[in-house]
Amino acid sequence: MIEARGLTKRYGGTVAVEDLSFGVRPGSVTGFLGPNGSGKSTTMRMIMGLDRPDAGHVTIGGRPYSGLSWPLREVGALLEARTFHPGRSARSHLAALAAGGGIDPARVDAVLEAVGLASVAGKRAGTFSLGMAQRLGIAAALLGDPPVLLFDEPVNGLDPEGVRWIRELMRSLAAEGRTVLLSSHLISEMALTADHLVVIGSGRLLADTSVAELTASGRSLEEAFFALTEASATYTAERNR
Ligand SMILES: Nc1ncnc2c1ncn2[C@@H]1O[C@H](COP(=O)(O)OP(=O)(O)OP(=O)(O)O)[C@@H](O)[C@H]1O
Repeated sequence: MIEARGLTKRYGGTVAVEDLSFGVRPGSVTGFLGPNGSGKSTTMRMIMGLDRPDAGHVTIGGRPYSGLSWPLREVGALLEARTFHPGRSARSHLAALAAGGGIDPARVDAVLEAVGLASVAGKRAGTFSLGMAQRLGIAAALLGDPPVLLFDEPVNGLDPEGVRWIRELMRSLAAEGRTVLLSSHLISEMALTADHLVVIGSGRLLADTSVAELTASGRSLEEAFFALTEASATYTAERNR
């Protein structure tokens, strides 16, 4: 469970996230949607303790990230691809993370297998394509077998087979009872993957609802998304007037 209450973050004069409250429940995939610059990455960084909120707070399983005893075993995240040393092999990158995170070294080969990188585990990660780098980032997120997982744009750079693989992975992680928060700009993909949606615009909450409810009137998720975010564009224009 992730709980955000009144989260606010400013960068100089820019309000990136404003008084944002939502919960992400276990056992389902929660999609995190919003136009470019709406504050999704900033929110994910605050969940992971990488950015400090100016107001409000966010907890994982009831505790802030800084209060987790074994963070990698409690929450895994893919926030950016290529956060590894390019000269290291995929296996040694994961082995270093496991050693630092109190994780059984046997998990390294298990996650390499799970993400389809077992055959290139000894290759320098700097030679990986974007899709392979994304898979390595996902392996790192899964390494500690955590109950809570965050993925920021995981389908970036993946081919159609990779996109389908991500969809099935997200669904299976949720079916295992994990809490899964997933951001993506591909709304059609989100419609196939997510059960629940948190939609933000200009850093503010626009909707916290199920995919089924948002599309109940027979409109597509894309139409529902545009209807919601149009209202936020009007709000931003008024705020900046
Ligand atoms: N480190 C930073 N310094 C200054 N401004 C920032 C910083 N990080 C984010 N911002 C600003 O905060 C706002 C929210 O950005 P954020 O990256 O969180 O949005 P996003 O929804 O993830 O966007 P995208 O969909 O394009 O990835 C934007 O106006 C952005 O320019």
